[in-house]
Amino acid sequence: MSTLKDIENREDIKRLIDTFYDGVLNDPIMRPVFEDSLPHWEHHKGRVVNFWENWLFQTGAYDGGMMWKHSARHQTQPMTTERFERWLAYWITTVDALYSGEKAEFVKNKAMEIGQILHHKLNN
Ligand code: HEM
Repeated sequence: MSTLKDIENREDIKRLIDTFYDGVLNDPIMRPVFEDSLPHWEHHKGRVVNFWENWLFQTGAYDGGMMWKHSARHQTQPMTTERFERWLAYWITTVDALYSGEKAEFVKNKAMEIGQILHHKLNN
């Protein structure tokens, strides 16, 4: 049986996002996409935490605009199928390394769902 706990609060989401980006930013295929975000990195991470906090706990913390942000960056750093696959692989691996339970399953499934929509909008 798993000894990992589930995602319970904002602190847990922060730990998930930090660990996820440790992997992503060390990946030479992924890092260039985030290069222009590094000057406002803490701000970016805060928005991503808000996004997931809103999905998990309905806090109303996220004010939207994610489709637009991705399509803007896609103009200079194409979000290819390969990048989507890697993004999702880091996400699932990180969630599974840290958490287990209903919320952990939810964030994996939701990322796959949104990832498919984003990929379709950007690459079709
Ligand atoms: C190839 C896959 C992906 C790449 C390379 C990518 C990259 C990025 C980049 C460059 C930004 C903008 C950062 C900034 O504001 O400076 C961003 C924002 C964001 N991404 Fe992604 N992303 C990917 C997939 C996803 C997926 C599947 C989700 C959600 C399930 C997601 C959630 C977000 C959120 C919530 C933001 C913040 C948007 C805002 O500020 O309102 N991303 N992403």
